[in-house]
Amino acid sequence: MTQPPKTPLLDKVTYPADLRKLEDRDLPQLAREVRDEMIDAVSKTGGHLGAGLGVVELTIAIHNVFNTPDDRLIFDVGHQCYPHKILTGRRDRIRTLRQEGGLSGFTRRAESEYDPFGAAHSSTSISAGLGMAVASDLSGAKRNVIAVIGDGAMSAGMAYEALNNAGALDARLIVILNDNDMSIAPPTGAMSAYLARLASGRTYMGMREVGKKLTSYLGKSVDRAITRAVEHARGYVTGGTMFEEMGFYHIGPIDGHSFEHLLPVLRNVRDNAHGPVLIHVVTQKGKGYAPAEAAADKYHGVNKFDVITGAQAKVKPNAPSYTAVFAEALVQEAEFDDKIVGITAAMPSGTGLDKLADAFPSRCFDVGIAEQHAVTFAAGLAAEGYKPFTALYSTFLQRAFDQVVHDVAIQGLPVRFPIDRAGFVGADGPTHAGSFDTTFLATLPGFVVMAAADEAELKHMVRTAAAYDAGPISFRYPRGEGVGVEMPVRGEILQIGKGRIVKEGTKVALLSFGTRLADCMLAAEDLDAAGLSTTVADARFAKPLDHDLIRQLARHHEMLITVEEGAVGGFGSHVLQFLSTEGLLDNGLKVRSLVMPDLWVEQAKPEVMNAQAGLDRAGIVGTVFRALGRPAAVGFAG
Ligand SMILES: Cc1ncc(C[n+]2csc(CCOP(=O)(O)OP(=O)(O)O)c2C)c(N)n1
Ligand SMILES: CC(=O)[C@@H](O)[C@H](O)COP(=O)(O)O
Ligand SMILES: [Mg+2]
Repeated sequence: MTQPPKTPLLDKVTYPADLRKLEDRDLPQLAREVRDEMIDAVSKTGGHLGAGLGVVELTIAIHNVFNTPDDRLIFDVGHQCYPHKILTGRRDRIRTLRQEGGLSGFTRRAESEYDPFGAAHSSTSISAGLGMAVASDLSGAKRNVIAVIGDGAMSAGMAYEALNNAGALDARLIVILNDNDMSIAPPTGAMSAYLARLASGRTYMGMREVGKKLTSYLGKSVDRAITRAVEHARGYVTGGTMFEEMGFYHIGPIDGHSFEHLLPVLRNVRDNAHGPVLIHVVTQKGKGYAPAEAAADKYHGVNKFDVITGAQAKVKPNAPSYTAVFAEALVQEAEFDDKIVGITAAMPSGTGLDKLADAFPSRCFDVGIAEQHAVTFAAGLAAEGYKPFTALYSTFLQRAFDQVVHDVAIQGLPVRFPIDRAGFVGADGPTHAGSFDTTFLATLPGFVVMAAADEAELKHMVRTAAAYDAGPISFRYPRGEGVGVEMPVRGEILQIGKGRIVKEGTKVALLSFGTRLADCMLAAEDLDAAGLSTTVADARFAKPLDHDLIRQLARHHEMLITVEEGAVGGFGSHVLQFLSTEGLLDNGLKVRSLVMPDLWVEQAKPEVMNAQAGLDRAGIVGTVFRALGRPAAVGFAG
């Protein structure tokens, strides 16, 4: 166990006001100590490392120059906010990061006045910053608003909607583009290439130096019309950048690790800028920690690790991860069917589509952080007879709901939606929980909505989705490893809308949708032991519902309990709707629908989150006893 780093300068800095008392010449030392502190903390907690290492100097410079928290500082995504948290009164809790009751891994309004806006989903910072800048102008507060956005986050359409509006509003907004030429994976798209050109153009940097001085001088003494005219003229010389064409003063690119670059530019902008400004800084993801700098992913997200060697703790899985099972099954199906293509929105490794890209490079597309585009891009492919597997995390699919409705479902296009990270995700907390996909997909006419109960079922669902061409189809599965069931050599095609009975009984029926099946089987053991013979069924489909199965369960049991790791309005709601429509509630059938709570559940271990939600063995048993009016059975919690 390494000793905590010695941080004599950082020990004097709790808040930015303390930081502003330091001499500029002390800031490089402070940066070294913040880096050491962050590396030590994350080695013990795990979390997002590379992004934060890349913005240590930038974060210090912003807090040095601007009067935070009155000046508003917004981080896009927020995964790079650990240095910011260390410098804004949360150093003492930094080793509670992403743990139950601890600090969030992202910026949170509820956590600190230095976090004026929560984040975690990408590309929201310019919009939020513009809102705050306009509020400042309207209220006369005249505060500075700074939005720090990465090059990856600049691949999302929402960023351009905000730039477009900011340029037109001429609001006093400072956008700092943190260009480290990385997303989670290397960035994709034309924007990335454009930024690379900007960052590498030596003449451009030469002229920019002149431009910078010109802007700063003119910014002081003449009104903006002349400044803009000169800037515009200069633009013809160097070729106005896209940002300038959108109404921003574009300053840079400058070295985002150099206080000699950062401090004068930020002070100049603070004192002279009038309208929207974009400062292009070039940084290195993972900066200052050799194992991160050397890693392909720059240690974007890490487990606990050894600080000396950088070796990450190996979690010994009992079963393959759902993501790996999905990826392997998809590659297998793609070998049989050249119409199968994969689409990811900047999450190739997270979704496992990197495996499809390795096997079939021409049939896998990383569209950048652009989920809306991903869905409609898939719809275009499906319209031409291809079988697009648009693999998105449940939480990120939320961003593309209208594209799912308007471009896929209404047209009945056979787009396949592998939905990863369905249910509680644990350390990433409420912003990443996969709660709503069943709720918003199973309401759509013509959609087939499945949930895998275990890794074998997932393999069957990949095969079923590959074979199903009658319309859109989705299948959801959680973060983490499977339950360790025997795997089929190849998936079987499931009969659409048909669930299965996995355990017979006569009194209580547990109807599971998804991976809560394992807890239902354990709960059935307890209920049997208490004399309540229990049937367990795996619904497999939320849409179309297996009406025969539900009728059978309703007619031959005193109680029916649906269990799903999803929000209200999902599988259980559809079952209740069917029971009521069919009059199956008229004879006193007791029904309970177990779902995720109507709360934003803070980060914890997924098993703790499921227990707190009553979606585990004890919770299911407790629900049955309470429904029967019996005291909680001895030895059963819940
Ligand atoms: C809407 C959305 N899609 C995907 C993600 C997953 N994600 C988190 S960080 C990241 C890459 C961000 O790249 P960049 O903005 O360049 O920041 P960097 O990590 O390079 O500092 C992605 C894709 C997300 N947070 N939000
Ligand atoms: C910041 C972000 O959105 C991603 O890095 C996300 O945290 C990845 O989640 P997984 O760790 O479940 O892949
Ligand atoms: Mg980046």
